[in-house]
Order: sequence, then C-alpha cells, then structure tokens
Amino acid sequence: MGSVQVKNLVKKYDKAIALKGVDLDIKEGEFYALLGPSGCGKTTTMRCIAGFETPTSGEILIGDKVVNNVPANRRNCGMVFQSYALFPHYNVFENVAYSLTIRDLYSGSLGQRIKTFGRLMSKRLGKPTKEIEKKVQDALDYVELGHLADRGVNELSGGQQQRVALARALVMEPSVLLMDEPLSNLDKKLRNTMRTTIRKIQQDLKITTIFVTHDQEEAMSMADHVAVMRDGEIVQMATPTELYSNPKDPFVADFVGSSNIYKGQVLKKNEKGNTVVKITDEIVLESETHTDKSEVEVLVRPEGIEIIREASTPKTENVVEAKVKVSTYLGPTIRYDIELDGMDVMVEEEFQPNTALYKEGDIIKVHLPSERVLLI
Ligand SMILES: Nc1ncnc2c1ncn2[C@@H]1O[C@H](COP(=O)(O)OP(=O)(O)OP(=O)(O)O)[C@@H](O)[C@H]1O
Repeated sequence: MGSVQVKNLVKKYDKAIALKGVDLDIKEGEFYALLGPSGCGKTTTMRCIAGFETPTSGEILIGDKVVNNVPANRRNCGMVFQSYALFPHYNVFENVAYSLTIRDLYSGSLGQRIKTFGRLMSKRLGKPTKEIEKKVQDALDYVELGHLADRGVNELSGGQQQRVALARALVMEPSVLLMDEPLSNLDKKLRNTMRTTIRKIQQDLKITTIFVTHDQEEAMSMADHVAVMRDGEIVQMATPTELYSNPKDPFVADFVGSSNIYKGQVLKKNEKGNTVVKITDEIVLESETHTDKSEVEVLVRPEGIEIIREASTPKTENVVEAKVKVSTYLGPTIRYDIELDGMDVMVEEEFQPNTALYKEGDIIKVHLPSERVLLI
C-alpha cells in the first residue's frame, strides 16, 4: 500500500513558517515531483513524509495508516539524497547490504541482534546471509552496477555513486521512494541518463515516488504529476502538459518553461467568439481563452510565436511588426529577442539549415496564433 496523503500540513520553525497547509494525494505507483524555488518548502514536505521532521499540524497517511507518530524507520520509505550519503569505508555491496543488515538489529533473537550490533560497531558487515546477498545483487543489477559490487565507493563516479544510493533505497522494497534533488550534483549529460534510469525503474517496479527538484525540465520530463510550490504552499498541481499549457498564474507560467507575460485589458468578444485584449495602443490580440476578468495577464510561449516568411500561409489575425534585437543560435533552435511596440518578446524557432537567420535591426512580421495567446 504505497499511496501517500498529506492533509493540511503545517510546519513552523522559530523564525520561519516552512509549510502553510500543504495537501497532496498521491495514488499508489504514481510519480510526483515537488517543484519550486529555493526555500519554498519542498524538502520540509519530504522530510515530514519520511518522518525526519515532526509537523506542527496536519496529517500524513501512507497507505491507509496515519503515520504522524510512526518513527522514520518504520514508515517503509526509501530515501535518496543529493549528497548520496554513502559510507566511505564500505564497498558498493556493503553500502547496499547495510540497510538490510541494520534491519536485523530490530528483528531476530537477542543473540542475533547482539551479533549484528557487534559487526556494525567493528565497521564490518561480516558474511551476509544468502537472502541478503541475493537481494543486494538484484538491486545492483537493477541499477546496472552488478559488476562493481566489490569496488570502494570512493572509486566510483558521481553517477555511479548515485546509482548505489538508489540501489540501497530499493533493496528495502520500500512502499514509497523519496528522492531529494538526487541529480543536482551530476553534469547535464549524466543527469539526462539518470532521469531515464530512474523513470524506467519507477515504472518497472510501479513504486510510488516523490521527487524534489528546483529544475522544471527535470520535473516535467520525469513525473506523472507536478506540484509547484511557493512560500510553503502548493500553487498548482497538474500533469506536465496541463501545467505547461494552462498555468494557473504568472508565477507558474514563468517557472515552468520560458514565457512572455504582459498585462492586458479585455475589450470585447469578437464574432469568432475570441476574447480581444489590448496590451498596448498598437498591440491588440485575439485569444481563444474565455475570461470574466477585465484585467488579465497575457502569456505567449516563445515557441508559440511564428515568424512570418514569404512562403508562410497568410494569417488573418494577430500579425504584428517587430524589430530583431538579438539572435542566439541554440543548436536545435534559434532564439530571437525582438521588440514589439516597445515590449521585449522572446521567440524560439526551430533551426532549419536552409533558412537565413535574422540579425539585429531587421524588421520582421510575427504571428501570435489565438490559441497560443493565453489569458491568466
Ligand atoms: N531546521 C530549520 N530551522 C529553521 N528553518 C528552517 C529549517 N529547515 C528549513 N527551514 C526554513 O523553511 C523554509 C523551507 O525550507 P526547505 O528546505 O523546505 O525549502 P526547499 O524548497 O527544499 O529549498 P531548497 O531547494 O533550497 O532546498 C525555508 O525558509 C528554510 O529557511
């Protein structure tokens, strides 16, 4: 039973209120990302679920059991941290076996427990049981490190160390996997590989996973659902596509992907049923978003704006003249910083080898399709 529910979770410290009433409802097998800027309360939420922090108020359920008073080691949560937190004097195998061995401290006869304690105190794990050996080997194979079981952890790369940490969490067969910025110490290429590895393992094992990150790309590419947090609260919780296409407010829009956001004044509905919104005297746009408000924020994603070239099909609405300020080649795309009646606007266009790049000072025409002009 790996579902997780968090109800009106509040955590106050002496000088800060870290959580102001967080609610989460995570079904068994789902992958949730907690996304938000530094200090918004992601880690505190996770530490409360893990049992490392005591909430000031609110309820936490794992499965159908309220766990507020259950100690961390009885919550059956596997943890993976940014810092790996491996034991430097143990090799790969021993690091993964450790949690299983330590579990023996709480079970078995008094004699067995004393023996386990003695082994741990002498910093040797001794000969593991056949069962532990198999479980550890399986966990290492899962993270593709089976061949490095005898290596010292200091002789591993960062990515390999994080795989050991993941194996150590998985070997306990936790009902919930909690990961706190696990990829932040890795370089970009390795981060991408690890994203795929983690996602694949999560889907294979169907393990309920909560993943803390401040990296929107990471959250959007891995999770089934993303909870965006700000100042100790969840601002919006949605699937990645919903979050990107329908951000609830400018904070979410800006945090999840790049965006152009302007203040606008709603003028009327036109004959097509579109909302007409004025941004400047010169820039009046149609939007397919319906709203009852008279003052709105107008959001257009950079890739939602189309530069009109001679070969483009004629457009009937939302065509505006613009001046190119900067063009930046980004590999698969070109980013243009342009000016529209005094407003700075970002446009991102797919790079086509045969298309000439615009340069500073060029006057161009851009089309902002009404379905890409969002009113929030
Ligand atoms: N032990 C503590 N004592 C006092 N204040 C704390 C403590 N832990 C966290 N806080 C405060 O609670 C708030 C939330 O912190 P938290 O670590 O949960 O944020 P976060 O979103 O995980 O940030 P980051 O991405 O930087 O790790 C911050 O204002 C932080 O300073």
